[in-house]
Amino acid sequence: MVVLSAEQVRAWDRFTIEKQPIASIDLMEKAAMACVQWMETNRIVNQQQFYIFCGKGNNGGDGLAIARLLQKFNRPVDVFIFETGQLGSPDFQQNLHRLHTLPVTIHFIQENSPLPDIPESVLVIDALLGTGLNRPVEGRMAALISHINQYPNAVISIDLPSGLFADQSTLPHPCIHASITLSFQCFKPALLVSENALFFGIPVILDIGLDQRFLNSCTPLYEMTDGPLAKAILQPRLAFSHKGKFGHALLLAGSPGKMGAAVLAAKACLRSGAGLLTTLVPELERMLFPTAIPESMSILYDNRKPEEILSDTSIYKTIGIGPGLGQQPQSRDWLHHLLTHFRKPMVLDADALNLLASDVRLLEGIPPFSILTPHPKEFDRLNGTCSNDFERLEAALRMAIQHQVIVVLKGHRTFIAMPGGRAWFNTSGNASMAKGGSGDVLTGMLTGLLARGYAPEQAALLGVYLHGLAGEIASRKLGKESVLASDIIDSIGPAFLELESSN
Ligand SMILES: NC(=O)C1=CN([C@@H]2O[C@H](COP(=O)(O)OP(=O)(O)OC[C@H]3O[C@@H](n4cnc5c(N)ncnc54)[C@H](O)[C@@H]3O)[C@@H](O)[C@H]2O)[C@@H](O)CC1
Ligand SMILES: [K+]
Repeated sequence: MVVLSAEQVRAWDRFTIEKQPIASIDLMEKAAMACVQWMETNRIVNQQQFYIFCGKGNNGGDGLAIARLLQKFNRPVDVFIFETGQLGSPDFQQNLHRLHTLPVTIHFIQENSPLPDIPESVLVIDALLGTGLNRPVEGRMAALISHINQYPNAVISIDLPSGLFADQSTLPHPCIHASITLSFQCFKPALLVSENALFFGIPVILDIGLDQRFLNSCTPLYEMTDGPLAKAILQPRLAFSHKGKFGHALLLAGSPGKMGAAVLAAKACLRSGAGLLTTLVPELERMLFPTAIPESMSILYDNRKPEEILSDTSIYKTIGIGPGLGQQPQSRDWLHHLLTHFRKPMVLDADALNLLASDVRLLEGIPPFSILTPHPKEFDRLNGTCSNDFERLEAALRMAIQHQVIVVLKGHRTFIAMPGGRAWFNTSGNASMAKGGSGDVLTGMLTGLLARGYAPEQAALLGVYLHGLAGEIASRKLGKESVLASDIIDSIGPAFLELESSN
């Protein structure tokens, strides 16, 4: 699925109107019908009384058409039109005209009229502003939005919560707090970033039949991963293969007191298909590590220089570096050693990124097509502080292009920025994964997929998707509160199976 800017969505509307062709009022009708159908399917239409707040643009036009369709369910519908003193858009006017003969109460919110009380039984539909927002909300409109927000009533926003910029930061300006946002045809970036979570609530994308041919000539702002994309990347594990065929991974992770991170990453690496794994283990931990994961070989390291311990890295297909590593000088020496001797794509996470942040010249030395997996704070340390989520997405993409690396910016919708300038939001996963250790699992999985022979961009897309799917599978069994990182690892196999057998 594509993620488009407000401008691109408007162009898609125009393309559909011209090329299908369809009258714009009929397209509005389709949009309104899609909303009401969704409300019917989700049993919202039968239970409520409706207050529909409308602006005078086409978003308000949608609201008026929805009012007309909802009154057929014999529920009280009140429409509140935010009066600007200007004529509404032509489709707004036509829908207002269509509404006049029907049993819908129409109120006009004038400059000085009091704002309406919202009784408990009311479901609010917000059709004040959509993709036509061209400046931050202020004045009377801001007062109305704050007024609606102060009530506990459920709010369904049409297309976008009013006040939300589709493709730039809205903070600190006012915006409706929707419970559900019914948005048309595709995601807009604003519905994917965590700083807006309070505004959009649960986002639902409704197909309103915009003409698919538009996408042949449009370069989407971003894209979204999904099952079919991940499945298309999957490679069968061929019969007559042996362990050497699936790549030997090296892992530099863990430090005294933090060996759990190394164990999680190592297990996830092997569960993701690597043929062999060697882990660099601090001498002090020589007893614990092999017991925790006998499938991994170990190289013990002490205070000697890294080159005295591991001079030849050529047998390894890839290296995963960072989880639980710590930032002591010894870790820095190892990171430096591996970055200067190993030139194939590797995976860098956690303390590897923190060490890079303290010496950004090291960034230049990262092998092309390596995968960096920062969470937002790690990213900001590396890049410089970003003041909002949109700035961070753009900075991640710039970093990917400038350093020819893949940046996996972790979050509820993990963002995967590619060296060629394309970027994806991931769709799998849930809140059960917001726990210590799940990042270590991701590092292990990506390392495993690289070792297994996946090209780096494919490893990133597949790995991030599978990691989320494994979290979903674990939470189906255990509930979102109780999933541990080890449960995600146990679900990597089932995630592969679920993906293989999906349509
Ligand atoms: N034919 C089409 O183009 C379709 C449009 N659709 C709907 O139309 C919407 C876009 O409609 P419009 O382009 O008319 O735009 P909107 O209805 O989102 O808003 C337009 C009006 O709001 C004003 N405005 C902008 N920022 C403001 C602010 N901060 N405070 C107060 N007023 C502000 C503008 O000056 C303009 O008059 C979509 O979000 C969607 O809901 C759907 O009906 C699908 C089809
Ligand atoms: K809206």
